Amino acid sequence: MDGESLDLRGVRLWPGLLDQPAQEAMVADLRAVVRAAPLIRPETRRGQKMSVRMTSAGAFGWVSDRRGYRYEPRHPSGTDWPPIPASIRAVWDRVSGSGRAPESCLVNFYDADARMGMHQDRDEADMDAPVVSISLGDEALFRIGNIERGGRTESVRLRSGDVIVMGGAARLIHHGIDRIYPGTSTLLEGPGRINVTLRVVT
Ligand SMILES: O=C(O)CCC(=O)C(=O)O
Ligand SMILES: [Fe+2]
Repeated sequence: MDGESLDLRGVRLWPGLLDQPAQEAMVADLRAVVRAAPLIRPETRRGQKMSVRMTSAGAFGWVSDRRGYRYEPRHPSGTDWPPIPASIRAVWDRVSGSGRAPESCLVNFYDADARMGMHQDRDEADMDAPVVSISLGDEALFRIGNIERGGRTESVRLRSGDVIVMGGAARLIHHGIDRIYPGTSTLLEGPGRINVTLRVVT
């Protein structure tokens, strides 16, 4: 494997796996995804708006609304999710170690004030496949907890081009984004962070 990776409680971090041209190409591909499947600010079952805006590519997209959260084969507008861009699929092929193809590519957009509370990624049927997560744009404080709720946590700053793999014993580890650091990257036009998460769903 190219480059050095770090082990954080079983979560693998590949700092700077994507160089600047690769990041720029990915952002261009993501703009096309967002044109086909516009970002939405999901609601929780309780009717609270999430701070992150989201869309998806691939066979399934992750959606949340008053009916709860789930994977859906179509954007809420009724159109199919666009295909997962090859530039993003290539990252899965490099780091996932999985024989399966990703079925869902969740695109999270964080503006300067957005965050994501501690949670597990557990809406997928196949927990043998890892979750691969790509950071683009402004830096973010990523908090890693434990498989069980609560307990001690540790935090790491994710930078543009970093890739995380949550697999094996760490597949169900709790994690979240405490904050974004606006103005720490010039990749996007203006402040913000994009996180791209690849998952096998079925
Ligand atoms: O933004 C991130 O780095 C993490 C996103 C995440 O955990 C998720 O979408 O499930
Ligand atoms: Fe997650």
